[in-house]
Amino acid sequence: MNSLIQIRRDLHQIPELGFQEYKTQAYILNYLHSMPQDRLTIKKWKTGLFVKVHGMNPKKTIGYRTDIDGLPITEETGLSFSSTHEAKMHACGHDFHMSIALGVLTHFVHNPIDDDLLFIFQPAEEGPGGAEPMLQTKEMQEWMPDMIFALHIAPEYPVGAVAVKEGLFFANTSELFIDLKGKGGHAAMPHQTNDMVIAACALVSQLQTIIARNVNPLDSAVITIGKITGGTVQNIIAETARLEGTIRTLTPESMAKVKHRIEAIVAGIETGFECEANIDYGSMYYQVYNHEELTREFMSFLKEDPEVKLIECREAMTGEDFGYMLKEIPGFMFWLGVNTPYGLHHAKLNPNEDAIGAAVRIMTNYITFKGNHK
Ligand SMILES: CC(=O)N[C@@H](CCC[C@H](N)C(=O)O)C(=O)O
Repeated sequence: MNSLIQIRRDLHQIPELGFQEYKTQAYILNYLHSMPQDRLTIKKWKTGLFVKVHGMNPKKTIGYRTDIDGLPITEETGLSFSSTHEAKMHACGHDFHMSIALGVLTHFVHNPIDDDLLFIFQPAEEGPGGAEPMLQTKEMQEWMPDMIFALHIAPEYPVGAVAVKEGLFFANTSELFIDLKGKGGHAAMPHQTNDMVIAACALVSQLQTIIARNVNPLDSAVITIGKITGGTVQNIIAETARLEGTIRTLTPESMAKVKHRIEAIVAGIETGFECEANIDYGSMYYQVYNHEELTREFMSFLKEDPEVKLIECREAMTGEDFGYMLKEIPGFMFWLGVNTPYGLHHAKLNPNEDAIGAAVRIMTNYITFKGNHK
């Protein structure tokens, strides 16, 4: 079996949540230490890594970033190399992202180019976010790339296809946690209580009116409540309830407006249901905005490659803290087709592994083109 596919399968078996990626970091380090070391400088940062591949005559540094964390999902693929970590899964393709990054890195260890390369193995993309704190590190300040690239697997596109656009690519995100506290009591005596299950249901419905009635229909936003908890048992009226969700918008201004409306609606729930509410916005990610000139150049480069299917796609409401890196450093992110019926964050996600080799070829060719001086 191709060694990158073996790496992907090994990593697939050990998914770890944000800032707990100890085994993942150790696995990557072990792999890096198995290579010739003369061109490598490796620095650990929390559970992540910075890896510099020194060029032969460097005038600039080209960055390549992969995320490394998994999700709190119980895998249902039935694969022989399924997750061995209970209730954790690489269901967003970060196992693919890592093996592709290692494939590209390995190529340049053996086939150095003029410029330096900085590979960033970033923890906690799914939350609470590793990109922003990594940008603040002294390693990053010292090795700041002149340009930076990343990819994300896309189940809906053909294997190895590249889907991309210049400008806005992924949304602004904010997590959303709302705690409600009322008065519990006997299930048969609702008049003596303030039922937080009823309040939570009303709140979920009212939150959707923000999308329907406060956001310009020609703009876009999403509020998803992914989890509701509340109450204790079937015949006790719930004293507390908690909603957990996420907000997506196409501009930071729209995010501020949506939050303002959430706060107004939650205040209304407090009054209407005579309860107390607390809102916590958790972690927030800045939009992914692809550098126009570099993205156009990348697309022109791919158009010359008969093996690549290039798709000019629309922006998506997904979020990515790589957006913080693109705010500081010119570069882009693109979708890599992995043609599989189940979507991202699904327990049955099973991307086609042929995409790994295709992506390594695309990125080594492009980085060679960018990093060799004419
Ligand atoms: C590509 C992808 O799926 N990214 C995640 C990022 C999550 C950010 C944060 N935890 C949130 O939920 O707002 C996504 O869900 O889009």
